[in-house]
Amino acid sequence: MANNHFNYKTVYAFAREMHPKTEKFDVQYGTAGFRAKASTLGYVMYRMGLLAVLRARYKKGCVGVMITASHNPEPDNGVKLIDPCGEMLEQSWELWATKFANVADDELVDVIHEIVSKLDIEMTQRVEILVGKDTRPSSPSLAKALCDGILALSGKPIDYGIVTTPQLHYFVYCKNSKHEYGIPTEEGYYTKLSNAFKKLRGESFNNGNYFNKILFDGANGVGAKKIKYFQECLGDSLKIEMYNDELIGTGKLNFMCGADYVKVKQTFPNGVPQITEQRCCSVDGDADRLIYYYLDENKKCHLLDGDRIAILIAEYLKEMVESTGLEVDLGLVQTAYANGASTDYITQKLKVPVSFACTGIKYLHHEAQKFEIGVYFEANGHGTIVFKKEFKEKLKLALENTSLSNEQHGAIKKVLTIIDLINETVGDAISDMLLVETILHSKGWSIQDWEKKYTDLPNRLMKVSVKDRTQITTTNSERTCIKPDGLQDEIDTIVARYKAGRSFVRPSGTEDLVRVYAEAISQEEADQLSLEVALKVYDMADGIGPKPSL
Ligand SMILES: CC(=O)N[C@H]1[C@@H](OP(=O)(O)O)O[C@H](CO)[C@@H](O)[C@@H]1O
Ligand SMILES: [Mg+2]
Repeated sequence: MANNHFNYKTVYAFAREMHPKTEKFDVQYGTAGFRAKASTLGYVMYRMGLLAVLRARYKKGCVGVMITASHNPEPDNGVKLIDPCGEMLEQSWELWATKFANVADDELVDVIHEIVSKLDIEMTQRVEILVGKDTRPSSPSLAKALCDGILALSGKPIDYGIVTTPQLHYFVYCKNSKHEYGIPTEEGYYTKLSNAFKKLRGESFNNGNYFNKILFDGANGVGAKKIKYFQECLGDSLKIEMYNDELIGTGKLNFMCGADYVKVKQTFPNGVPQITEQRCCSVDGDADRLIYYYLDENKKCHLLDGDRIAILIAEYLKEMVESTGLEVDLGLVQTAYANGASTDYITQKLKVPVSFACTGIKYLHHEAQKFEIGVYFEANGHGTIVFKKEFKEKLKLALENTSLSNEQHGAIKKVLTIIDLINETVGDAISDMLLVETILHSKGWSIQDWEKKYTDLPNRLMKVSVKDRTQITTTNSERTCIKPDGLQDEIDTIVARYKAGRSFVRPSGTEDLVRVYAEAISQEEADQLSLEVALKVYDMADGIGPKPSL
């Protein structure tokens, strides 16, 4: 057994006296870690501090812990662990996280023994745990609980204060890559991204139908704080007009604004001036999601969501790589929530292969890593691009190849700069925005030009409350329901009655409910289809509360 130098007494005493388990119900490490009402999370944070130290020792590197509930309301909070390469916590450890969170206070030490001995964890290393938090008022006290857990096992917490989730992922990877990926400071992050952006933009800031002004909805959260640093670094190359900044406004985090609100309600956010045809974007509460939109002359809000962002990026990268003359295996990853019209466009027009993954960035990320260039986005605007190490090396090697033309060398350098603009560790709203702005600028496109590529199928997302959402199980990247028996047959029968109809159901990983998605040829039909399916779920899966209605 590995040598144990930690002080069991401290672990238990801290648990009992400062962070006792207050909740009787079990919590589960879900799609995005633990999420709940902030007031119930103190002991979970403490235990995640313990687990983070164990994970860091096991991986022999530093790990991150982000305190955030993303797009959820302000009274909520949550926690997720970041692995040494900047990715989400490896799935097999999610089970440990759930176990750690749910055992009784006096069993905590036993569970630590269990994991240490099962995984042969060397307990003498002094590991660093990078801690970040969003702007929620509950975050500082939860961070204190987390740090108590880290200290109880003699880890070293490094508090980055208020940062976006993707910034923390970036810092973790920078540290573990020994700065090869970048400098693990906020300044290092701003400098890397803004230098790449300015290099790509060149001297002329406008081009064709593209104008260098964007309205930015910060969701009254950390994105609003951080975009100000970018604005300073970017100067006049991009004029970001910022709205929904809790410091100057009175708005509440994610309340009637932010990327989730705009996407789910398919509507223009509060707090942003309604200027016809003006390009706007929203980020969510921890700035890892991005949605674009504009208002037409009839005040109708047109959304350009994650599907469109993914397509814009994939098409651009495909063209860029083609001009280098290098062979590349480029693919796109979507979830079942991707609009059917986007999938048709990618596969039929762009001729780029599409893979499907389960909901949750961790699944998309790993699927995307199978390609040399893997573009992945959830329809809600969460995504990034990953490049295989071998591909980056291939690019660098090609720069030394004298048989390639000057144009090809220029294109290779440009692709390398684009890679610098991207936060490959996880979806990053600000980095994604800078990339979208770069592409629109390079093509000379307005947001309307971008939208013209294809027409989305009208769609509708609904929620159904049921007694036990784990009763519903799915397969085929969540597109087919296995349990309860017979539900999928019923859905198929309903869908068959709708032109271009598609619908699926799955239990949410972040909320205690079942989600129903539907799309069809018109909005009325998409609404009707989702309602019919939602009612079926309610009937066949022990619905609770009022029946679903539109
Ligand atoms: C339909 C939808 O938007 N689902 C979201 C939501 O997951 P659910 O498991 O559906 O609750 O939150 C996840 C974490 O932010 C995000 O990855 C995912 O896309
Ligand atoms: Mg988020």
